[in-house]
Amino acid sequence: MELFASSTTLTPIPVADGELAFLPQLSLPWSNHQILRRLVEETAWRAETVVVYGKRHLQPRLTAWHGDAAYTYSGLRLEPLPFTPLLQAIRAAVEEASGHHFNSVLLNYYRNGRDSMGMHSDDEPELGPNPVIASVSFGQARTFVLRHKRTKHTVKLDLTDGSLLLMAGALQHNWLHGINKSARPLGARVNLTFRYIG
Ligand SMILES: O=C(O)CCC(=O)C(=O)O
Ligand SMILES: [Fe+2]
Repeated sequence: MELFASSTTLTPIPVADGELAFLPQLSLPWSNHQILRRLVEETAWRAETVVVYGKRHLQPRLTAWHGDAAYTYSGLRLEPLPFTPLLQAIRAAVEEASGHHFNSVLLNYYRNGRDSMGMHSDDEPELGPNPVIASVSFGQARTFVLRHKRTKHTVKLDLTDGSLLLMAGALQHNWLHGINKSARPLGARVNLTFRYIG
């Protein structure tokens, strides 16, 4: 019996009105550090301008969109790049761990503690009625904040290097999520959110 075998299965995190599950380390063919370095170096990162309340802003992070279909959010239309062999390998690991299929991935590069993502739900119609989103993180651990839309109840999760967070069920209807800025100096982090665009 392997008492200390590292877990390869997602553990549910009980929350009201949605489904969340976490796996501390996704099983991958390379080290987390190697993957982070390759993602930073090989991705065609873009600084996107978004329109929020009628005002143009540069997003406080870099992004890239890979997959079969264009994606529209915050008045931004992202034309997809094809899946690279590295992204295909990460997707295979995510599909194996989660039992779900994904045809697109949004990459977010948080260069330091000043990079962030505002509170939002991933509830665009093309994601289907109950979006299943698999979020994989490499590099600097950042705090993922979830806030229930009605009760304002807040849940904070540490998204550590190599981890997988699965969001499913009614989560996107009932909760917002985001990544706050940090006053402390923080290192680089790349997050990948795998999605299924119907
Ligand atoms: O960086 C993260 O952990 C969050 C990413 C996210 O919410 C998104 O890509 O929609
Ligand atoms: Fe999101």
